[in-house]
Amino acid sequence: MKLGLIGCGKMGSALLNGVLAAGLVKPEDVLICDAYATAAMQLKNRHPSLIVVSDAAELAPQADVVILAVKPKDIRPLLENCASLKKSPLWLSIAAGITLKQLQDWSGPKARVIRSMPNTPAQIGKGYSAFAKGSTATDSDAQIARDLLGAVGLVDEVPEYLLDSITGLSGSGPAYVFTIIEALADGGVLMGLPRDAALRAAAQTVVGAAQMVIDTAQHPASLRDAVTSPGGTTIAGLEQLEKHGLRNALLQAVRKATERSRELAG
Ligand SMILES: NC(=O)C1=CN([C@@H]2O[C@H](COP(=O)(O)OP(=O)(O)OC[C@H]3O[C@@H](n4cnc5c(N)ncnc54)[C@H](O)[C@@H]3O)[C@@H](O)[C@H]2O)C=CC1
Ligand SMILES: O=C(O)[C@@H]1CCC=N1
Repeated sequence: MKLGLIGCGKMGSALLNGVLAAGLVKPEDVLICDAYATAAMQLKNRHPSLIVVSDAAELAPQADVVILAVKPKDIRPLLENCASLKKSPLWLSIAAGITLKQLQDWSGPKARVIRSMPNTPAQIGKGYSAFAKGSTATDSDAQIARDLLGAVGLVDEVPEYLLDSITGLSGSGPAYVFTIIEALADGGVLMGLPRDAALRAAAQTVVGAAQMVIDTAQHPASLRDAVTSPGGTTIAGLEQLEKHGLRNALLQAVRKATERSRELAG
């Protein structure tokens, strides 16, 4: 399979690094391009066998599958510019908010399109992605999306209407969790811990707690109860989280980000 990547920014690079690290495709079978030449060269420096081409119109006819990793506003001109090419690849968009109908309208009625939402932990093989396929895409196209996104983490096929909520939760979610880790570490520093130790403790606590939710399949509230001794330290801390609205802050963050994803469709 010849893979193409259009847009070698934060997310395109994260995905491609993850896919290459998983060994799903060889770098010599991957074509990349970016409007900003330095971005493509940074990826090329890391994986010298990657093939750098000048633009999407040159890349698309040479690839079987193309990951579209440009900003939502750049998707329409790019696809419309490629719509008349003789050979069309399977388009795998990761753009927030851009709908299957828009992808289909802009790339032409025969084009096969998939809309997905991965997240940056894909870079280290710990991503979460969801995707939905367009009406002309086949089951084997869906399998390709599952393989590519699955090479960099967990993946689910979902009905398209869920993808904005997925964007608000797991697409944007790493940023929420990084903020939580930073704030936990600040708390440790406030209470006298050296910065390095505080960050290490905070990050590993988040990893460990998340892994317990996945491995035990217990409800988070039940796992939390097991940490919380009567009259102990944890309940004193939890009281402050409730008082300062952490739970509601996260809920509203997912709500606003979901609404923003819906707005991005224009
Ligand atoms: N950053 C994140 O955590 C996530 C982002 N996304 C989606 O991924 C997409 C890319 O986001 P980022 O990587 O954060 O943005 P970015 O700005 O880091 O990368 C976008 C790249 O596309 C390039 N570009 C723009 N127009 C182009 C064109 N016509 N041809 C070739 N390259 C072009 C830009 O020069 C830039 O390097 C967006 O649509 C975003 O909604 C999806 C999931 C997570
Ligand atoms: O902030 C954004 O719009 C992108 C989409 C999901 C994560 N980052």
